[in-house]
Amino acid sequence: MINKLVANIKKTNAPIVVGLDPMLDYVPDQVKAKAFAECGETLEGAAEAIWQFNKEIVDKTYDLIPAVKPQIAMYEQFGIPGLMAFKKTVDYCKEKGLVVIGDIKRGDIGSTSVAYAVGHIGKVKVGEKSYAPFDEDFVTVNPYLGSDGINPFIDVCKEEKKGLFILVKTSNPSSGEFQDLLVDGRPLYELVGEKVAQWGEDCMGDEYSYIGAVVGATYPEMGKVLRKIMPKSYILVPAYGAQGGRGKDLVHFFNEDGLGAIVNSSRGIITAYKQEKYARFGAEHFGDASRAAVEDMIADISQALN
Ligand SMILES: O=c1ccn([C@@H]2O[C@H](COP(=O)(O)O)[C@@H](O)[C@H]2O)c(=O)[nH]1
Repeated sequence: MINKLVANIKKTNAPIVVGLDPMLDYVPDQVKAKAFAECGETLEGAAEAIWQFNKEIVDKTYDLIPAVKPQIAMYEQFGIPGLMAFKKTVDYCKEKGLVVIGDIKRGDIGSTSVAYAVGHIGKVKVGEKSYAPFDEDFVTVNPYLGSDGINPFIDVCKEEKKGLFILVKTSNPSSGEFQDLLVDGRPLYELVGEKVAQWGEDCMGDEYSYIGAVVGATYPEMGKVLRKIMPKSYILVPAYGAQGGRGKDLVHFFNEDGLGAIVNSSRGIITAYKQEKYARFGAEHFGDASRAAVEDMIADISQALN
């Protein structure tokens, strides 16, 4: 799957990910009204509304982008109907040729990680048959439990040709509370980065490893160091846009070949129609507003890289 991600990035010339993180408040009234009329003002109605919202954004942007990143929390808040909307979103994006990164941030003791890995990127056996329950292409994983929490995900990746993005330095303000602590004089995130590089060594695609890392756009200096520590790992860079990341902060997350990083924006794209800059589109044309925001993001990053 890393080869498909790299191929999609080269084809679109856009190292970006659209984050499909639908809160109900982001969904325009006309979409909600239709969904509630069909399914009731219920969890089912909310799930239908977020699915229709996602579909319009995907329809309006899929030709410009290589990948999407649905954040599972936004779907889980609507219970089982929400998870069904998550699955529909994953399947639809794959039909459109997009690589799907499930932002699930899982990781547990080994036996439990096996179940997470099988459920999200692998296959589960039921009687004589095997099923791929969620079937994302990549998932995000939390390394706090160490190798035995990560190895089951790596094993499934090897079998299924899928991939991981392991949290190394997260974008949030308090990420340093633990991640920056010095261990033998070195920040913990660097040691985790070294481990990601090591895990990735025998998981190579054609050019890059399918074991990647998450490093927030809000920490460009750390991104620069981590880029060197993990030369063959793709870096998923969240926090562009709504959290303050800009193209000019991102240059050092990339390798000399212009590859190696993929930048996510969620609210910046999916709520574009609410932003002054794109207000001309109005709520009726929210998909077109998202498309304009994607075009601007691509231009901003290209300008910074060239
Ligand atoms: O360090 C991290 C890891 C993950 N995220 C996730 O990315 C998106 C960011 O959303 P925006 O609306 O573009 O701020 C969201 O799903 C987070 O859970 C992150 O922000 N930082």
